[in-house]
Amino acid sequence: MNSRPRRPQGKPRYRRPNPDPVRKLAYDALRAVDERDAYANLVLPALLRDAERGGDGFDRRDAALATELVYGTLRRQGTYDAIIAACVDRPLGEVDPPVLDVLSLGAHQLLGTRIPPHAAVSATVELARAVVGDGRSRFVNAVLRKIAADDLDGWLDRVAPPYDDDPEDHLAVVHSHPRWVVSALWDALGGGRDGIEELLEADNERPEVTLVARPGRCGTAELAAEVGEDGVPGRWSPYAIRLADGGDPAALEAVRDGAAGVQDEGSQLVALALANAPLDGPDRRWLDGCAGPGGKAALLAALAAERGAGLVAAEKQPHRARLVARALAGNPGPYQVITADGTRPAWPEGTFDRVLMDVPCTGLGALRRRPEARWRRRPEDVAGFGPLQRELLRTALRSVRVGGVVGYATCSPHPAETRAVVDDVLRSSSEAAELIDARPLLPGVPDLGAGPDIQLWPHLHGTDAMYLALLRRTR
Ligand SMILES: C[S@@+](CC[C@H](N)C(=O)[O-])C[C@H]1O[C@@H](n2cnc3c(N)ncnc32)[C@H](O)[C@@H]1O
Repeated sequence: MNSRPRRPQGKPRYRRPNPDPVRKLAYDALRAVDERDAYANLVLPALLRDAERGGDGFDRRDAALATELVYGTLRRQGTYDAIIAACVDRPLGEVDPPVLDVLSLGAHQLLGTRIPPHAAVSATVELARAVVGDGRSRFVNAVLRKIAADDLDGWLDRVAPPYDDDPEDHLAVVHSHPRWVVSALWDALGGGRDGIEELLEADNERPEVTLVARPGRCGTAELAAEVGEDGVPGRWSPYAIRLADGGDPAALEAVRDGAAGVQDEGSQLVALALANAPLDGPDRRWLDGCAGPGGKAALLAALAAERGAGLVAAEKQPHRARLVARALAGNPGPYQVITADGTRPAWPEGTFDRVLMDVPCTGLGALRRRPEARWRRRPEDVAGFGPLQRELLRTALRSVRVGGVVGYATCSPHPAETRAVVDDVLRSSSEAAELIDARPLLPGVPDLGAGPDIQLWPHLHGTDAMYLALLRRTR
């Protein structure tokens, strides 16, 4: 006779949760970003490496899906928060952060991917059982079923205020940016409806991986040949090769040995414009005053070497100065990397012929790369960077010789970090300077603005929104 105890009728047997490893990894990355202020672009590769080494069959397709889930969820968080808020009966601030992360991950699968709704809901509820418990997984299930009842456009019609009632709030919800960032980018574009929606949407796209073939070390054609059929020539920089299908730059020998690097075309153009600025007299000593991690320094040093000039690359943070040294290793011409505070120059006044000051900034022009950055930045950060940006530009003017050229660059288009800084310094610096028209120095690049400074844009140029003003010291 079978003496095994029988389960009471009607009570389902407890089943241990068995979350899918891709969702679990994506959730772990989101928690790290939320809880420890981790950067997704640092935490995710580490988690992916561990998963791929783990021997559970986690493959490249799993890694691609996990990456899409993490980046997509973070980028679209503003939109998903508005939708989730419409589906729960308490303020979002009262929902436990881990539960909110699970809900956002589910919302992204339902509204931002082609994953079939039933699979999105069941995989996310299974994840919820594992990470927040059975009780709260029922809440997750109920909310996700409400979200699944409509598509993204339907939800946006319901949760975003009409454009005509409140344009900034409308754009903030529809394109998932904080309202103050919408407002700042709009000002930077010059107002009007033109371009703002394209720009906000471009911030939500995955940026292409672009390589730079450092002149004198690697020819662009040579780099293209090594990349193979995935390589597409750059749009603007003669040294750029774009990796159409993403690809793994670290697998390329030219990248491993430093002859090429990963660098957005906007950054390449900034270095090129400074190097192309006309100069009377000697052109031997170049300075990059804010060099870490060294992308622009490596291109500048290679361009300098072609002309028999040398580069000093200064960086305040020792660990970033080490990255600069790594980026410059193997440069064919003379260079020096120093750990130094650019506001207290370790060199005599008027030492350099060309100076780049690529100053610390809010990074509002590189939101495509740092999906969480838009939610971390605060309006007061803009003013916070102002004094250092002005001081570094003043130091740059002091460091360049009379007749020499300074490039003031930011990866933010915010007017308070760009023109306002340049105008203030031009008015108040004891070294006199004049602006040079930077636009003709980048022949063939359209839509650079009204000059004399230039502003690149993700939606117009496919680059980060880099800003560059070129100033010639006149006295
Ligand atoms: C926008 S990043 C420069 C990016 C770099 N040009 C590149 O292309 O790789 C600004 C750098 O300035 C450094 N920095 C901040 N304050 C500085 C100072 N007072 N003097 C020198 N460098 C400073 C930061 O540590 C950071 O590495």
